[in-house]
Amino acid sequence: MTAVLQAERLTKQFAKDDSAIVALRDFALSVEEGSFVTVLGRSGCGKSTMLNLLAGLTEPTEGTVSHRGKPLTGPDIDIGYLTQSDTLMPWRDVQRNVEMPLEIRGGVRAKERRRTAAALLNRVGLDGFGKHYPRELSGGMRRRASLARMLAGSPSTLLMDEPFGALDAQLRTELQEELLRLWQGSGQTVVFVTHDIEEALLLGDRIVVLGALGRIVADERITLQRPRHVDALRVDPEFVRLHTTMAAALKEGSS
Ligand SMILES: Nc1ncnc2c1ncn2[C@@H]1O[C@H](COP(=O)(O)OP(=O)(O)OP(=O)(O)O)[C@@H](O)[C@H]1O
Repeated sequence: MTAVLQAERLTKQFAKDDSAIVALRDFALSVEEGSFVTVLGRSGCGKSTMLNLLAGLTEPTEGTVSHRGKPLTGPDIDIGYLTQSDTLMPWRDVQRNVEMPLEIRGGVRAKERRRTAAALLNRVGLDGFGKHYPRELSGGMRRRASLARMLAGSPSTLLMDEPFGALDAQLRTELQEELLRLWQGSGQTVVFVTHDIEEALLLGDRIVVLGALGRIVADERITLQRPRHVDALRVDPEFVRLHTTMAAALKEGSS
């Protein structure tokens, strides 16, 4: 399998007043094409810092990130990033927010942009909401719109930072299922950050657990059969084994 995303010896240090804060130290990760990798870690262990580096949004203090064999030197239209917080533009309606990656990519006619955005809004269950502004949508609908916007540019790699963390349990399950439907068969590579073990095991085919400063304390394949349903999973011995192992790794990583 080919590695799509490769991080080597990544260290990120922030300057704060007169001292330096190390958020990530000597981090290495290789992500295979078409895989769904979930990254699990306690708050503050460097997950967002890692994703920002993988997205090319921030520069590492040391080390390198390569995407499709080329060093990443800044944001790349082929890498979609769904952050924890809403980044929809409040002055654009939903349709025009979703069209944005196509405008950035260029060379796509307005009619085609509208058609693509409308099809994506339909896929994420937002039919008829294209003319609404972000403030007129619920939190869950804004997440769906953000998901559609990320997909509009047809990125081959998707980075997601606790995208459903703030939603109620029911909506979260719906969006997890929707994401899997969109991903399966797409060939896209996903790196999905969460602090929820169940979510990580439900979605991924590989789970990476980070401890303090992004130290990798566990890295395992998830061979649970798809489609996966939470209720059935909870009584699956392999799920129970993985859950126990990952909980122990999380605990070890924070000590
Ligand atoms: N811009 C910044 N300036 C200074 N320190 C920062 C900055 N960004 C992150 N940090 C620090 O780096 C560490 C890792 O932060 P990061 O946001 O990557 O963690 P996280 O695992 O994503 O946390 P959470 O799950 O709470 O989002 C923290 O100690 C944080 O305070």
